[in-house]
Amino acid sequence: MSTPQLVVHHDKELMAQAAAARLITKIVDAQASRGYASVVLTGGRNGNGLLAALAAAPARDAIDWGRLDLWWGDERFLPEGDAERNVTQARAALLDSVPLDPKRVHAMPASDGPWGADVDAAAASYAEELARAAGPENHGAVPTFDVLMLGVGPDTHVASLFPELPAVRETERTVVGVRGAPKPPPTRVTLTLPAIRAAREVWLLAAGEDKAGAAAIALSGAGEIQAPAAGAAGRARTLWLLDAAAASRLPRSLYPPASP
Ligand SMILES: O=C1O[C@H](COP(=O)(O)O)[C@@H](O)[C@H](O)[C@H]1O
Repeated sequence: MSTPQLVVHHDKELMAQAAAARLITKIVDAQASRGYASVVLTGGRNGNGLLAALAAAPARDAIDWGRLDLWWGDERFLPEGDAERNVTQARAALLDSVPLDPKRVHAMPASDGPWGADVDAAAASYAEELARAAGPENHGAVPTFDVLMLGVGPDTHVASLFPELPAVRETERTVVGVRGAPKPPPTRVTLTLPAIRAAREVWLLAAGEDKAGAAAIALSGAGEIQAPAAGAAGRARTLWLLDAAAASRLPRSLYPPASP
């Protein structure tokens, strides 16, 4: 796993704009070198802030939207179109205003979909969808995501991996159902840590004073069962994108970086 790198921006608006610019460059570069790009979206305030900033960025037109695969790190297990679903919020923030190929938009299942209220069956079907998209070099589990984004919750949760719940202990499956999440709604679908760690780059987004404790804990050597954000890492790069408020409780050894 790669060692976390930190980038701290002045405020959450600047963080969202800078992260959006960074994402545009990543997507354009991947499309130039491989023909397509693969990105995993996150829900939550910071994830939606980034998508809104991307929607407002003139450089968004540099992306070939028809050659972009979108996946989700987690979903609130609610009916299709529910305002609390991460995909509904992502559509409102960005997806409805760009020419994506619908076949490449891989939303997680809804609670009124083919599996009804069976969240485990819904999770298994998403795992199969990921496996179908994986190439031989991916060992049949998940495709290689260029960038996987995760909003960090105030309790250090990422995706729907909450401290101490069974999902964060999963070592085999790539997608699991979650029951009893401390943040509503209690039933969710989530990528597991092994799936997250298959990504080339993992970006953790944390803006606001309420994220300061979580960032400090996760970056200070906490265990991933107690602090799931501590276990999120990319194969090539792990990037924490913070604003000054979220960085305000980091140990001085981490931020600001020591000068030579
Ligand atoms: O419920 C969720 O929360 C986290 C973090 O959200 P935030 O609003 O505190 O930034 C998010 O990453 C996750 O995708 C979402 O389902």
